[in-house]
Amino acid sequence: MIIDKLIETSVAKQNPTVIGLDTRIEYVPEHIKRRYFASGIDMKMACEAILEFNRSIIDAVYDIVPAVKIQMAYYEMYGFYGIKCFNDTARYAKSKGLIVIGDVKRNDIGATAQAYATAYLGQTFIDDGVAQNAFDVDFITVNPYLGFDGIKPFVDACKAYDKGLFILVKTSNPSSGQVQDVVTRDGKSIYQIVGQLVEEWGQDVIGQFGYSAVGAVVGATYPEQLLRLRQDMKHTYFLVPGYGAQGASAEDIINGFDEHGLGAIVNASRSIICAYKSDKWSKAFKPEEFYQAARCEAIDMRNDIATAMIMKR
Ligand SMILES: O=C(O)c1cc(=O)[nH]c(=O)n1[C@@H]1O[C@H](COP(=O)(O)O)[C@@H](O)[C@H]1O
Repeated sequence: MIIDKLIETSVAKQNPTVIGLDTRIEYVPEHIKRRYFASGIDMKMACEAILEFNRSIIDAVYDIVPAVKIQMAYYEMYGFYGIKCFNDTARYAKSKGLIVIGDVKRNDIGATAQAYATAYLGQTFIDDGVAQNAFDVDFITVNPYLGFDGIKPFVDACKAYDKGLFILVKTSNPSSGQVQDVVTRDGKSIYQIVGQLVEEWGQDVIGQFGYSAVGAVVGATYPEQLLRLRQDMKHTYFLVPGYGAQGASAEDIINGFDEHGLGAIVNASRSIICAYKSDKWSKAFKPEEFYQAARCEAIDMRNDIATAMIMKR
């Protein structure tokens, strides 16, 4: 099951992190842009430059991290070429043995959710007996706000095609409490209720480590809620964004892990892919060495989390 593969890969690499390829053309160093833009500055060339940047980051980290998360919004900005770049990035990451999370945050009424599930997790029917994958990802992110009929097609696709989900439960953004922390009449917050539902929705796809292929997104920026959800959601793996650029520390995310050091995979995007521009690394690495800075920052992140885990014991 894909959740077992994610757990096994992060245990083998001793690294419960995922690198986010939220690549903007502004992050691509001049020496790459110059080469692609020599023959014309347009979306196609921008996407080719972004793909080269992504491949270099993947080459630099695939031996130390278990997964990458590719955020679709940064590719949709480039229309047709962006979608191709998303797909080419996903396929390249998979060819390097990485697990790929497509951060697409989809959902709709049941019938439309079914089409999204087909697009990202299943196979698109083309003609008699002919069906093909539109995208090549292992997990996607999903929004739960429409309730179970909007989620069921995704869960069914997980069962049929051995894929996984991370469903938004408590998001990392500053105003997430406006909706998610609202306390209902029975004294529970919306995020706790959604957490309970996610735990139920995933009960038919539990793998050998006791965790479901239906996971949850819980932001690192809310350590108290992370702890409460870890206690309430015994079978749900967490994707934890917010480390690095959004200000959360290793101490903040530690609440997402269980007593065996499993249960969570921590995402960082900008702090890794833009590491070469940071005060921390810009003196050590030239822009041409952006991928080495990314590797160093990925190693620091892994070590930072490992140290926080040891301190917690
Ligand atoms: O689903 C997500 O991945 C997600 C959920 C959430 O609550 N907060 C959050 O930041 N994310 C994503 O995680 C990434 C965070 O990026 P950085 O802040 O650059 O590390 C972005 O791709 C966000 O879209």
